[in-house]
Amino acid sequence: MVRTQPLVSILTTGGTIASRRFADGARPALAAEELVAGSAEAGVELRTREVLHLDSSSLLPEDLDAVRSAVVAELEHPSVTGVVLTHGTDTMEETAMLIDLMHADPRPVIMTGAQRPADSPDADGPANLSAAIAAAVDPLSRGRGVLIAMGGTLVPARGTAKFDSAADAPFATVRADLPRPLLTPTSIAGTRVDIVMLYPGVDPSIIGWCAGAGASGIVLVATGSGNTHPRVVDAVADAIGRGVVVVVCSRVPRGEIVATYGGGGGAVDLAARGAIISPWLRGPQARIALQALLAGGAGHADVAAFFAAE
Ligand SMILES: NC(=O)C[C@H](N)C(=O)O
Repeated sequence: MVRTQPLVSILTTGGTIASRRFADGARPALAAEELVAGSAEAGVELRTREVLHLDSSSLLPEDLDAVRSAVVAELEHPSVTGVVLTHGTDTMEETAMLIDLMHADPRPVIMTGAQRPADSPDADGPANLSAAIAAAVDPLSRGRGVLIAMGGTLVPARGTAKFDSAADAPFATVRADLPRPLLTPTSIAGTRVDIVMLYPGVDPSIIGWCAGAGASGIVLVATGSGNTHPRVVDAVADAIGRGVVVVVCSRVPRGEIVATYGGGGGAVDLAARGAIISPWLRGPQARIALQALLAGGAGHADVAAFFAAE
């Protein structure tokens, strides 16, 4: 049979878009069919599958692998025009990054969610889902990797973070035209990468503790343009000496990170000890990239080349 309508696969994972409010708090409660009911776009055929039924703040690395595998499985069908992935917004930037890192197919993957539960009088999920379906069949979405459709905006996955805890359009991108270096598909579960936030008075032994607990990578969320206290630099040098790959990004939400400061605790000092500067990606997405790189067998030079290309 010759297909005349575009076909969109909708994969659901939970999140607020699938949630109802209960006396003990909101939680995912809508079955995939209920979530999608009423969102049928004229002239678009939909097929729906529930992958997970979780708040995105409770996802584990194996869940992210499962979601990415489900997207890959849908795209194995040549008749699929694009994939829509409904997901909680809390960690959407991480799942979006993981899929985008390994998504060489030109067909779009559009992620969407909601800020208000499905039983709210002003639920935003249905409009977001409709926008995501429309984006999935739009030829202009092709070749752009993973996109996030929320509150009337459509932003690329790479470089994006949840910038607003309440706005209808919570996601913003640190730089809209970031390049998309791709990685060989791999699972990330089993590869530990920690994030350490740096602040005045931070105990440098946290770095050694992460290494001792089995981290093969650490992402430092440093102050300003990648700076910290000289004692933290010493602890980072120790961890690098133990084979840990360390990436430095910034607590500041916007702007390029360029190693500028020395004095023992600056990004110049961190880089001199072997830490890798992430010029654009912030903590959560830099962490996913490092986890995927290390899980795929990358060494220090590969990680440095990846972040230099971002
Ligand atoms: N707006 C949301 O979806 C938040 C929810 N806690 C989640 O990430 O699953």
